[in-house]
Amino acid sequence: MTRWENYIASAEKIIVSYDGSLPLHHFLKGFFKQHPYMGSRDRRQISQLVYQYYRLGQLWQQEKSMAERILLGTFLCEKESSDLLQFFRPELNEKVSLPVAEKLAFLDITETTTVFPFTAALSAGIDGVAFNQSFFIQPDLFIRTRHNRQSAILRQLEKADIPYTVIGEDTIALPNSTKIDTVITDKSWYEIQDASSQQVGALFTPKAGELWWDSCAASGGKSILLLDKQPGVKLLVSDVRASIIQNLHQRFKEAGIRQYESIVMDLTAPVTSSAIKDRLFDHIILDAPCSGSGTWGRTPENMSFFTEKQITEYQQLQQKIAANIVHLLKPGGTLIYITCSVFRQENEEVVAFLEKGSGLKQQEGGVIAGYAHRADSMFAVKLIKQ
Ligand SMILES: C[S@@+](CC[C@H](N)C(=O)[O-])C[C@H]1O[C@@H](n2cnc3c(N)ncnc32)[C@H](O)[C@@H]1O
Repeated sequence: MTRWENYIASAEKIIVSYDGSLPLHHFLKGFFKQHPYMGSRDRRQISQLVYQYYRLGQLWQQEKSMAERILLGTFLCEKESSDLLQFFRPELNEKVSLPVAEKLAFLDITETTTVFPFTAALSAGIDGVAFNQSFFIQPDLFIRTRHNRQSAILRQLEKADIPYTVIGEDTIALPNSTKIDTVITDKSWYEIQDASSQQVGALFTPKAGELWWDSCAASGGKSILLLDKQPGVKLLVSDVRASIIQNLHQRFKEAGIRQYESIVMDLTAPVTSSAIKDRLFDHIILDAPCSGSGTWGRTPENMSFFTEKQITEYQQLQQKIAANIVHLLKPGGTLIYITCSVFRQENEEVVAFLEKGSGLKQQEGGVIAGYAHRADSMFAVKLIKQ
């Protein structure tokens, strides 16, 4: 067998044995541990083939063999000529540097909404065709620069010969594989944060002394964004998982943040904690647990394993959590509802539920179409309590 035939055979072996229960990158790590004879170049190339296969989503799922789909995935996702493609399909390799739309046309694909399995369930602000095509392009890595360190960071990137694009005053796009922590060693200079996630900050207009609650804080990405805008807010963070609040403590420490309260709490149950129940908040951030479908450009395997039923389950979870927290908002205060989902049921429908049942009114916000610039897609809305 040639090296290229071996690569395809290994990719097929992985795809056949992968059942979606672990994130693909964890599964690949385990697979390569069991096959230690593969060198780092082999591992990289095989992983790439597997990812590019999953980037096809539902495209040609019924009509073509797995090996053929692996090659077509490579053709659609690669931008530069590849020895593997040249070996198997030189006629495709010749056209590999064309734009995705032209490559699809070359393959006689006119219906470009057949990659993403749930196109009919998309939020109104998502362009179905562009969103489907975005899966062939790997999203970038984004950093948010802090404390006016952008120019110093750009100098370090240039010194290390790392290509970058400046997206805004505090936002830099980098190639996905960049090991930024080896280039910028002071972690307080920047946060790794997707461009769309950074854009959510436009809905934060904090004033010193206000009481804010980041109710599903995870490791605190939104909270750090908030405090960078206004260090004088009084912040409470909570999450259902103790381990994740531990991560938050570590991340806050590295970011130089010391003044905050934290609590571990399951918000599917009514709030009974004395740290919260007798207080009223000026603003609550609900960055809700969700399908994460707006981030599947980074984890395309989800397109093969997520089921439609799960959308409804997430919607129910979001509504339950929202219903348990809105009464803790002051009249005139705001709820900032956020998901990294592209599904109407998790986005507009939850907002409609809140407007109908909780006396809230949408003020601003909506879909953040990150797929248009190699970022995640999100939904973020500010609702005011009447
Ligand atoms: C989308 S993440 C939040 C991301 C975070 N705000 C950030 O910017 O990095 C959603 C979080 O909700 C938490 N969560 C899930 N179910 C919950 C529940 N029942 N009560 C409270 N938090 C919950 C998860 O542990 C997860 O950390």
